[in-house]
Amino acid sequence: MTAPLLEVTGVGKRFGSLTVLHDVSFALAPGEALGIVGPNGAGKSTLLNVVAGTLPPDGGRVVLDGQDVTGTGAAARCRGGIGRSYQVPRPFSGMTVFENTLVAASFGAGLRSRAAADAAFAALVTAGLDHHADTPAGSLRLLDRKRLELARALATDPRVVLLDEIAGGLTEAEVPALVETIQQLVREGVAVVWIEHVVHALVAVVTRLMCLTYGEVLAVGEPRAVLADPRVVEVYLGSTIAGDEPELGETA
Ligand SMILES: Nc1ncnc2c1ncn2[C@@H]1O[C@H](COP(=O)(O)OP(=O)(O)OP(=O)(O)O)[C@@H](O)[C@H]1O
Repeated sequence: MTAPLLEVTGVGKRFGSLTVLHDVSFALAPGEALGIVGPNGAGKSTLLNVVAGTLPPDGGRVVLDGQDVTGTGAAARCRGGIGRSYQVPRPFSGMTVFENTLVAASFGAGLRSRAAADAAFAALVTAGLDHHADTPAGSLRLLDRKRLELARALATDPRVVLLDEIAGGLTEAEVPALVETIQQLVREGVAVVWIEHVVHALVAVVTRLMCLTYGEVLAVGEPRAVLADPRVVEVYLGSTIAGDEPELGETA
């Protein structure tokens, strides 16, 4: 078995008296993809924040390529190879798509001049956004803003990519192209952790699925087995929270 690239062990997180994560563990090898589902407020984004280093955990460890990075911040983790996209894209809207990606390559990956420009353009090509390189980011439609989120994560030359609802809000017709891009990353050996309510997109990519509820791992394993688990059906797939219910349609 390939040695894990990312190991998250026994992570806990509280906000005041609210326990948001309790003893969450998983490990990922290069080229593995883990999907995370769960109801609103289950702690999914908080888990990504702990892995990315934007939030310190109250317990547990995050180990990247054998190095304990639990005590390091987001900038160090980014340079160490953890890239992420955010649930709500917030590009620098007055800058072009290329300039936004260049900022990620320069300040995220610490690259300079020509190397930063090359990394930024390569990320745009991978994300399928190079034809919009000179477009102001503020004028992009949602699919392209999502692609820019992905490109900004890729410009940091990550070995692990954390995706937070990158397919959220897209039309059914727009999802397959994004799925194909993420499948390509996985084929290239990038490890992916992907939170998503568009469940059919997740299932097309991930080899393992974890369902979180109230900050605890309710089920983890082969995606279709997890989705068929009666406890997952009860707490997640049966959920009817307006605007954020899981989407189970088919991805070609
Ligand atoms: N900075 C914070 N301070 C206090 N409470 C927070 C903070 N961030 C998140 N929470 C709370 O932690 C819980 C988990 O939030 P989180 O965003 O991780 O859930 P989620 O599973 O990602 O939900 P969603 O699917 O709606 O994005 C929620 O109750 C949320 O209100």
